[in-house]
Amino acid sequence: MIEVKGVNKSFGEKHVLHDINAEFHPGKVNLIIGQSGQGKSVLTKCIVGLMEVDTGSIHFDGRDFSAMNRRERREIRKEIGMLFQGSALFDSMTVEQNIMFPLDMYTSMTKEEKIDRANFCLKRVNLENTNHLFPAECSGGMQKRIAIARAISMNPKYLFCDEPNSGLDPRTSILIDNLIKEITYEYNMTTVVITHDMNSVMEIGDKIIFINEGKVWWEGDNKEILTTNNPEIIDFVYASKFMKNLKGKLS
Ligand SMILES: Nc1ncnc2c1ncn2[C@@H]1O[C@H](COP(=O)(O)OP(=O)(O)OP(=O)(O)O)[C@@H](O)[C@H]1O
Repeated sequence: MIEVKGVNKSFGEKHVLHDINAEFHPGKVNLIIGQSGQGKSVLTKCIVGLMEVDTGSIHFDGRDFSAMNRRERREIRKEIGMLFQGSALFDSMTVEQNIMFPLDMYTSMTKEEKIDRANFCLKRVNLENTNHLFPAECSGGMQKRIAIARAISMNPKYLFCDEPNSGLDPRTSILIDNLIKEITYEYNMTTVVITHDMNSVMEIGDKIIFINEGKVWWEGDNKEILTTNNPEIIDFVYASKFMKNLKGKLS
């Protein structure tokens, strides 16, 4: 479990995160949603240690990340898989080399062991025999799956996904969502996904945290989000006039 306790973060005069408290449980897809500029990325960066919190703390299965030194944090980072927006594959490396990159950085596995692990991860995302392709030779959906294979290469306890559907067509988005959901359940990972995508919210939102003005404005699941009367949530869920009219007709 990941616990966020009383986190505040400012940039100069700008107070971005206000006393954030949240819990993300294993075996669940936890979503952080909200309008643009409300603090989702800053919160996620604070959780994974890419930014320091001003006050408050982050705990990974009871281990206080905020109080750790660099060496201790490095151990926790080995347990975190990251799926970046836009996939962030290394263009000059093959698919196999991309997936082996975290293993090269963090483990003393032999080359054969690393290739075996890369093959296992590629099989898991249904991309066997693509080892020697370069990212430019792969479609956007394939690149996302390669990035997922890389994110799970270290067998992480925690998986962070930043806008996993950005730039994908609706059908491929659903494939990626389902893959994230399946591996979360299969490996009992604590998965945290930042998204704007309402399809994702409905497909995979076991637990949803809605961030507004840097605060946890609302928490619930993908059923509760459709019935809440919270006006900011209604604005988010039924963003277009068309959807608002549809809601009016249905209720
Ligand atoms: N390094 C930084 N220095 C100063 N301000 C920052 C920095 N990073 C983020 N901010 C500010 O913090 C606020 C929240 O930004 P954040 O990126 O977390 O929003 P977001 O909810 O993730 O938005 P989006 O959905 O558009 O990615 C914004 O006003 C942003 O300008």
